Amino acid sequence: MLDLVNITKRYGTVKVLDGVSLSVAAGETVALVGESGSGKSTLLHLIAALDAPDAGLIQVNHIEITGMGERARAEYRRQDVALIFQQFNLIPSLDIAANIAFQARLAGRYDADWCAALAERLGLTEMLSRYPEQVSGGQAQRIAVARALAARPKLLLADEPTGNLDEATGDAVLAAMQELVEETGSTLLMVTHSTRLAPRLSRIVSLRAGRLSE
Ligand SMILES: Nc1ncnc2c1ncn2[C@@H]1O[C@H](COP(=O)(O)OP(=O)(O)OP(=O)(O)O)[C@@H](O)[C@H]1O
Repeated sequence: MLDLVNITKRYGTVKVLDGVSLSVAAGETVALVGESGSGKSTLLHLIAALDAPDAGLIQVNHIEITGMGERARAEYRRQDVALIFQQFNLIPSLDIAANIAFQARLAGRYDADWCAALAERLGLTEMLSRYPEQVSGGQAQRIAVARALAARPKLLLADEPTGNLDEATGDAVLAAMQELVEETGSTLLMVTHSTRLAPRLSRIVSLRAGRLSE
């Protein structure tokens, strides 16, 4: 469902990605590991079409996103892909319920029952009428997970989604996320530094010196 072919990306003179290829089947859950600065976030941004590679192809469900115009890219970002960022990017002026519903509404797939179920499973029910400034970092992270899953994305890209959580909470959030990803039939690509969490996914790929290995 996701195919990367020979992706190259440089920032100035630094080649961050140097011929990265990867094929991920629908429903797989993949851990993306690698040292700090190895290009993991860069790779997620390229797959989310937030940035473009210098060379190479990215296909999602056999549709090439690298050659798309701006409108098609925006439609792809709205409909097919969801990103959980390291900094959550919650919308300060919206309450938690509206934050969770946000991407699903944009995609035209808002489902109140599913949003309520996500809030319940991620332990957010008590805080739906609060605002982002009134929740903790760990809660904000769980809200970002709920928001990403609310739209039932085909492809879920997560940048260290449990990085701010203590071990027990991180484990619980990952377990809930995996169950929900399976229920929605999404494909998950998750950056993690955790050698404890990575093996829980179906596959681990490692980025090093611009190259990817299994
Ligand atoms: N917009 C940019 N302009 C210039 N250099 C950049 C830019 N974005 C990233 N880089 C550089 O590219 C390299 C890869 O960064 P990236 O954030 O993808 O790494 P990462 O593996 O996600 O790191 P971390 O685990 O620390 O989050 C780093 O050396 C970074 O400084």
